[in-house]
Amino acid sequence: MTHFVIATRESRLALWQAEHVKARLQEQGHSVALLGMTTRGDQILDRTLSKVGGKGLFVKELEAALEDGRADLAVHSLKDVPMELPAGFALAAVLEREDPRDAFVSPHFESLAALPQGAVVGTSSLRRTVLLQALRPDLRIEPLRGNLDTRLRKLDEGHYAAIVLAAAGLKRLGLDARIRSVFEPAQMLPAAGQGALGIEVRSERPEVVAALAPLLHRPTWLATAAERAVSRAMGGSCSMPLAAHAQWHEGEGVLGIVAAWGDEQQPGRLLQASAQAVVADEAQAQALGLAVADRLLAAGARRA
Ligand SMILES: NCc1[nH]cc(CCC(=O)O)c1CC(=O)O
Repeated sequence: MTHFVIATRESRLALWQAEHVKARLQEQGHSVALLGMTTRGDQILDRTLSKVGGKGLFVKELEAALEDGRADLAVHSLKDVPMELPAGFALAAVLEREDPRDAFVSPHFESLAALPQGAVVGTSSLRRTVLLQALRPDLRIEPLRGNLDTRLRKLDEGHYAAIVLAAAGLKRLGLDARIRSVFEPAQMLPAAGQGALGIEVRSERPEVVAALAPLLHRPTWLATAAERAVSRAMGGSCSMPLAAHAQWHEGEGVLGIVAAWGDEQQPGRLLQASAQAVVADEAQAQALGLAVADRLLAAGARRA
């Protein structure tokens, strides 16, 4: 048995996720404490994240706590973890994925199709913006930042007809009732890693990596490795109009992946590519992701 300290952001979702990992480690016989931290990404709410340094803003402070030994592991939404970690850090485990889909949330309308012409939809995600524009060019997309509770509050205050959020976050917080409909991946392709949790450690701590091994969910790890390889090949920026989603074909060891890239300079122009392969290890998963990124680039997508 070992004592571990988990560094976490302090939003309700981040704390739920850290508590989840804490419980899983306790099941393994370890004792665990949480170290809550506020990150720059949590403080800056008035600007689009891509303009102030990207989603890496959510992980830097947690990495500082790992580096100086205040914490042993950091729990992140995998979607928010940069494709390239700084030297000395590693992704030690990826846990079983929750629902990877996006959810349509609205007080008055049951689905995207039910929205009136020109309705205002809130999102600050470039991916959601380009996908929404391709589905409904008439909609007005307005920025929406903040943690889940803040975004739901702004919706309830009447600033938007609807907003789009990850189903996983809503389900984890018991807010399923807010989901009016879910988007199937074919309609609104999720972000790389959406719905999965990633655990970051210092690479020189093999004993921490070993303790996390029982939490690693291999099918999710390989699927998200393929998704993250697409993103890395496209320039690695999380603030890119890029979607990538991999799914296992039941029982065949075959991983299929679909990626989409939206052209911000030509709203409504959406490029899509797909690939599938037998995948048995991380290298094969990454090769699959690279293949689909090459197809996007060949079709005219631009690296960030
Ligand atoms: N970008 C913020 C973020 N990071 C992870 C989630 C949801 C949980 C997940 O995808 O694992 C969210 C909220 C959202 O996109 O609605």
